[in-house]
Amino acid sequence: MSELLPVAVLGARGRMGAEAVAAVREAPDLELVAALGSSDPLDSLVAAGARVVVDLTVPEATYDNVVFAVRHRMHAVVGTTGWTPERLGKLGTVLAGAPATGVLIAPNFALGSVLATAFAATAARYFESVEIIELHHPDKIDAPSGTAVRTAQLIATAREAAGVPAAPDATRDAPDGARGAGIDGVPVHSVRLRGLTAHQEVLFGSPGEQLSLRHDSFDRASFMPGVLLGIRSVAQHPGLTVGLDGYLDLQAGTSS
Ligand SMILES: NC(=O)C1=CN([C@@H]2O[C@H](COP(=O)(O)OP(=O)(O)OC[C@H]3O[C@@H](n4cnc5c(N)ncnc54)[C@H](O)[C@@H]3O)[C@@H](O)[C@H]2O)C=CC1
Ligand SMILES: O=C(O)C1=N[C@H](C(=O)O)C[C@H](O)C1
Repeated sequence: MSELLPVAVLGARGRMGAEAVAAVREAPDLELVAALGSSDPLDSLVAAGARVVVDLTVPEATYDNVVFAVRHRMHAVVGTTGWTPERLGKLGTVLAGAPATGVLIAPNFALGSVLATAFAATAARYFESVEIIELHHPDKIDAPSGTAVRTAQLIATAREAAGVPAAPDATRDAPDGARGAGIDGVPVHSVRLRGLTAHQEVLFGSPGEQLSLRHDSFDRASFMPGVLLGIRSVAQHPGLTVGLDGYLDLQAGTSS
């Protein structure tokens, strides 16, 4: 029988962390060796012999957690939001000193969401207008969601590469926030509503037609296959990967 892969979960008592702890415990090929909360020292990851660290904490903590993991040659699977281009750049420098170590930063682990974002990037060049509405539970501390930021960035990149002009918007007079947050030029509107989990709709418009790409996570169970895929695959992907799509062959629909 092959050895179990030793896994640690950071943020283990949070909404996502608790779900991830249960998923790792249930996986026959994984062993949960540490489940850390905000007051637990990171040194215990070393003592526990973790090979993969799953970070589901808060934007203020995630960078230091991942740098600690990389410096100790542990792979990291990260669902936490707050990864700015500056932080990603700094992490890249740290990773250059540990070339065999892999870090996956996944704004969304739900396969349907990953596909919806990829479809949005494909559609982006063909429509005159685009806006994103993301809808989440009201206990979420960040806005816009990491998924919406990533989707907006990919849409903006695709439109720029195709030479699509900025979407027309004749608004002259509006209170702050009325047109959402402009992420790389894409308006993103954030809804926080009790009863919701995690939802996103990308609206594309051209004269006489609209395309809506909507994804709904009704339960955090939707994220667990992606978390497990990340844990099992991260060692085969040294360096930094942003987006679970980096581990999927979306053309053929298989994992790599
Ligand atoms: N990538 C994805 O598919 C998903 C990502 N998320 C993201 O994951 C993060 C966590 O979300 P939730 O579980 O809903 O939040 P939460 O607030 O329920 O859990 C966060 C937990 O992290 C703990 N924590 C804070 N600092 C820590 C530290 N230094 N070390 C260890 N634990 C620490 C907190 O005490 C709390 O228990 C957020 O950034 C959220 O946006 C959430 C759902 C899916
Ligand atoms: O906080 C959440 O709940 C979620 N956070 C991630 C994000 O900000 O995109 C992923 C998902 O939307 C759920």
